[in-house]
Amino acid sequence: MIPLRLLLFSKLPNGAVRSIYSNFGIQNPNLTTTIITHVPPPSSASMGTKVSAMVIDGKSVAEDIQDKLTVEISRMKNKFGVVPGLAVILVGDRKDSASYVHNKKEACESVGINSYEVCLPQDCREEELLMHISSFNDDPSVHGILVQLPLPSHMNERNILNAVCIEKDVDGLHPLNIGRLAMSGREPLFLPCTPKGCIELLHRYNVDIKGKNAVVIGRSNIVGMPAALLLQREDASVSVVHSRTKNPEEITKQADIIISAAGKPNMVRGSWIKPGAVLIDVGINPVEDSTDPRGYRMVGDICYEEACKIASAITPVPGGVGPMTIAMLLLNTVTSAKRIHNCN
Ligand SMILES: Nc1nc(=O)c2c([nH]1)NC[C@@H]1CN(c3ccc(C(=O)N[C@@H](CCC(=O)O)C(=O)O)cc3)C=[N+]21
Ligand SMILES: [Mg+2]
Repeated sequence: MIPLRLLLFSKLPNGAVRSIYSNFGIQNPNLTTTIITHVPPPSSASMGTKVSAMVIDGKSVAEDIQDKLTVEISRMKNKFGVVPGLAVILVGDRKDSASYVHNKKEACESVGINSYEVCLPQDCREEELLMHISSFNDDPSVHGILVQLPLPSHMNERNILNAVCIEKDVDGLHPLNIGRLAMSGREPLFLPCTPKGCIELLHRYNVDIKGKNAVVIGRSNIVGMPAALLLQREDASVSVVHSRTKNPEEITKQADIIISAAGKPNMVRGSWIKPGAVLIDVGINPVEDSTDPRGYRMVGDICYEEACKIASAITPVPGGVGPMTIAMLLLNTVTSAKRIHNCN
């Protein structure tokens, strides 16, 4: 039995909303059941000024998931002698990629997943990368393989993603897994981490998806396209807008739910948003900031200051979808290890 846990979010970052959030733990790794009760905001917050959107706290949801994974992993180790392993391959020296890979490695350590990291030079040959993938495919201590994207332009992304065996495709980006995601009645072995994290946030915050108008901004293989497929599986009516869409704001203005993965800082303005909409911002765009020790800070695709006055709920950047992507990667790795070793 997993103990019932209560988390009290007495003061959210915007200070306006209190929510009591009771979690019944992970029963099925693909489906977590959560009940959230929204307590009305204190009256002072609603006097005169507009009440701002609830902040969807991806960071604390991710921490909650990772806490449960830590317990589960130690159980697997004690009962079956199985320790989940994740291999991460990084090609080239993009600073953002190196930083995400670092975050993934730290997260593995914190929950007890063994992580194996391979860093290859920017000018590495495709054959060499394929060789590493192939040896991880054959390595029984590895249950998940992630090739950090984007790859250098001389490499063929399709070839590379194809080479990961589908049983270890914890990124959910192998064409067979994506193909299954697109077909009703077929189940992928893994769901892509970022879209899965977005849907998980909607579930955790009790957002109805069925029958709602959902708009996905962006059509990338890694986020936009699988997010649109997942939303359809949740019975949303889905529109996809992208760089060639004429007047995207006319479409987003109809949306009950927006998942934005455009990669353009502050692109979604207040005027694009229907009052009461739920906003999931996948964008992590670096903008120069001399007051930050790194010299830059991350902003989303959605203009937060405008949007939080109109939406009913919104994910912050950072602290929203990013940490959930990592939590879903860890969850997929644990699911994979259980499936491979038949431990339950
Ligand atoms: N094969 C592959 N799988 C991926 O899942 C994948 C990828 N390639 N390429 C790049 C994107 C991006 N991505 C992120 C992971 C963690 C944060 C993250 O930790 N974000 C934190 C910190 C952000 C910061 O300030 O640096 C936050 O949003 O709070 C963000 C983004 C995974 N991706
Ligand atoms: Mg696009």
